[in-house]
Amino acid sequence: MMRSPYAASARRFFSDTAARLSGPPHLTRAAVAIGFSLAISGGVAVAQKMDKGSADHIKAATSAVDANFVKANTSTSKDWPTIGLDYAETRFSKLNQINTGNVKNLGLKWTYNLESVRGIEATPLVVDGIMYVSASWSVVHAIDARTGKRIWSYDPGVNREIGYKGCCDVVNRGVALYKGKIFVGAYDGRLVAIDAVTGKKIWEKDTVIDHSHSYTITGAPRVVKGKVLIGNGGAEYGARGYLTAYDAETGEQAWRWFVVPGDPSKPFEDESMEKAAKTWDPSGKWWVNGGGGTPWDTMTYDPDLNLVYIGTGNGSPWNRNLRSPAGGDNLYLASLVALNADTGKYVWHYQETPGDNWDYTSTQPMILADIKVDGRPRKVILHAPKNGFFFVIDRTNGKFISAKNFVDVNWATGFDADGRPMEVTAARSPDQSFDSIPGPFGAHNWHPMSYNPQTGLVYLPAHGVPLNLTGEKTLTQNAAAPFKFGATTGWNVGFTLNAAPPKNLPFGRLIAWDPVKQKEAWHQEYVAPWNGGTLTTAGNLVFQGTADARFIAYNATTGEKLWETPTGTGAVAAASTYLIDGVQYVSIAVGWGGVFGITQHVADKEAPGTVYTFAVGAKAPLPEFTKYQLGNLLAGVKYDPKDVPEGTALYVEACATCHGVPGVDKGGNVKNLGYVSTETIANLKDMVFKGPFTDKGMPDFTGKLTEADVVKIQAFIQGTADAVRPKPAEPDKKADAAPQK
Ligand SMILES: O=C(O)c1cc(C(=O)O)c2c(n1)C(=O)C(=O)c1cc(C(=O)O)[nH]c1-2
Ligand SMILES: [Ca+2]
Repeated sequence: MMRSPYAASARRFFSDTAARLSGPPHLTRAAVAIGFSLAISGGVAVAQKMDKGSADHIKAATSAVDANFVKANTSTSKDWPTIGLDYAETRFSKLNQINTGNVKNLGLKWTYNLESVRGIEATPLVVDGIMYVSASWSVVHAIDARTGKRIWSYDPGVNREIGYKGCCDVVNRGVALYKGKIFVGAYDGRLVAIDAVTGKKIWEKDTVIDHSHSYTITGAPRVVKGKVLIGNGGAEYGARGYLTAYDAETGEQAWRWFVVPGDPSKPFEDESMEKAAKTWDPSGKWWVNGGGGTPWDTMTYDPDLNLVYIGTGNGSPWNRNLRSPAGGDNLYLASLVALNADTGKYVWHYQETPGDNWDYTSTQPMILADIKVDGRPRKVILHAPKNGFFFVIDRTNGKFISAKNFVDVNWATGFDADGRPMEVTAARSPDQSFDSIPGPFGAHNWHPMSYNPQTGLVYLPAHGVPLNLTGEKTLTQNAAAPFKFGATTGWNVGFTLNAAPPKNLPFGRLIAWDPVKQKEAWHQEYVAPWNGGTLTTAGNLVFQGTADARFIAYNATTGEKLWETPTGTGAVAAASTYLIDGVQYVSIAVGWGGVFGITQHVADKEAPGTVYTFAVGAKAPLPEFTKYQLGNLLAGVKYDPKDVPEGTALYVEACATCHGVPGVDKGGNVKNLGYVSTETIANLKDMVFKGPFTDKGMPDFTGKLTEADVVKIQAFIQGTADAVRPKPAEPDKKADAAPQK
């Protein structure tokens, strides 16, 4: 069975009441993405009327964007032409008009409604006052950054019923701009080239090699030497990771590099696969599940070394013993890999988590920097993957320089001089459960960090979301169970959720990290995990959005908070900054979501995904926000308690990933079914079979569930709500009762 543990691990954040439930004995795949994002017409561009003058302006501005443009912009930071600002993805802007002295006067210039209620993860690109940003369901918006008015929007028309194919919300981390074209990876695996002026599709390519596996795209493409690079996601559901380069002009495939070896009965694609295969089980067991390694986010490029660097994903399934019982490092999972930018040929790798066992992806955004290590200038990669260690790696040859944990970790005590982790035995116990720290949400996820060469600090959005993993004996039994909704390969992530809540606590923290000293300089603590990516500037500032719906500026040296504004919905993406007519602006696209945000709510407000743009002295009023209303705990749905156990298994498999645990989770950007109306649950089949929300992310379960199944699911939902309902207090006894333990 497939199991996505994310929903249930997230729920540990607010409550450990789950422990009181007889609830899910294990977590199953249930990535059915119900959603309420506004219906935007499929596959079409919606453009405002444009006069010839502005069309000519957009054409001139966007067709100028090529490698020379990006390099020239790196010395001025006038525009924000690529997702991480420059090829090195520093997210350090040289602009200093907005600085520690005047940031307190920052005010709202305009807002733009992204018409989305799912996660917004993209950093806005801006060139000469024209902004491009993507929203949920891979919808792209072109905005006039002078006014905040729409130029066009383009919806690639992803079938809203396939939300379940990804683990972690129907998000998109941004677009690439190159020579007049905008490139977006659609959630269903297509790479689409769009005319930057008109918003019309120019070409599209299906990047998916095998639709029987659960491939998705959530990451931003990068353009390197006229080629558009894109990877994929899916390692929670059985996928083989790879990265493909397409000609930006024609869409023709230029090269492809696989992350892990494929079908052992077929020849290796290249020497790197032959080398990698020696680190996997000789029986070829991994192949059934794809092996994983999906490079679903980070890519950088060093033009001087002609290398493209990618971060690779976790093993599929998670537990190494299920994919490679003989052990082994399982290359190139959880690694930084350097590829030749022209050919895509493997050059070197450094594996941050050998034999990954915990969903410790290395896909977290990396930064290329030139720093002095032991007094010697070094060209390095700065990287903080999920596994909780901050790595400094020589990017000329992949040699390990240092690694230091930036949060508490318990899977390894450190890294030795050769760059191997010193693992804790319990972390791979076959029969004991393990509170893995970090948990599968990582100590750092996709939220981009930034590096300020003036302070020498990296601004790193760190967090902890506890999850208890059971031993694999239970797991092996579960793995043999039939998979009911086998849209894909029917394989699990390889762990089960233990009924015992983890003992460690959740947190969210902005860490200013000194990569030379491998030491924290300062930190800010937040109320919850899952805060935004960061931007840092020559104005000695750090900007970050938060899970509780604020956008904050800090002094980059000291961490002192200098300014903040409410944003209406939790901010997970990173901001960008740029000049228009010589004036500095800061923009951030907010919209609560991503894997933690599907089932968890932190802010007390609610608002659609929105781009906010700020400038010193601007005075536009903030939009109105809705108070987040949870609704009453579900009551009154008739059910037979005998149906609860079977209903539990069905619910966990079909509903839990998006809807969380009824009455325990409080609902994120998808509704929690413990807080909807009695009628909704009493008439659940009307939602489940050809329901009204299929165009918003709710799959049609016709043929997958029966009406009898739905009755059992109703029993689980109402039964769980009843189980968590506070018992009425007994006022008489309470006053002098002995303290409860
Ligand atoms: O293994 C994968 O293929 C894969 C893909 C993705 C994705 O594409 O969003 C995420 C993850 N894993 C993952 O482990 C994870 O924590 C995660 C968080 C998010 C998000 O957008 O919030 N995506 C993903
Ligand atoms: Ca993953």
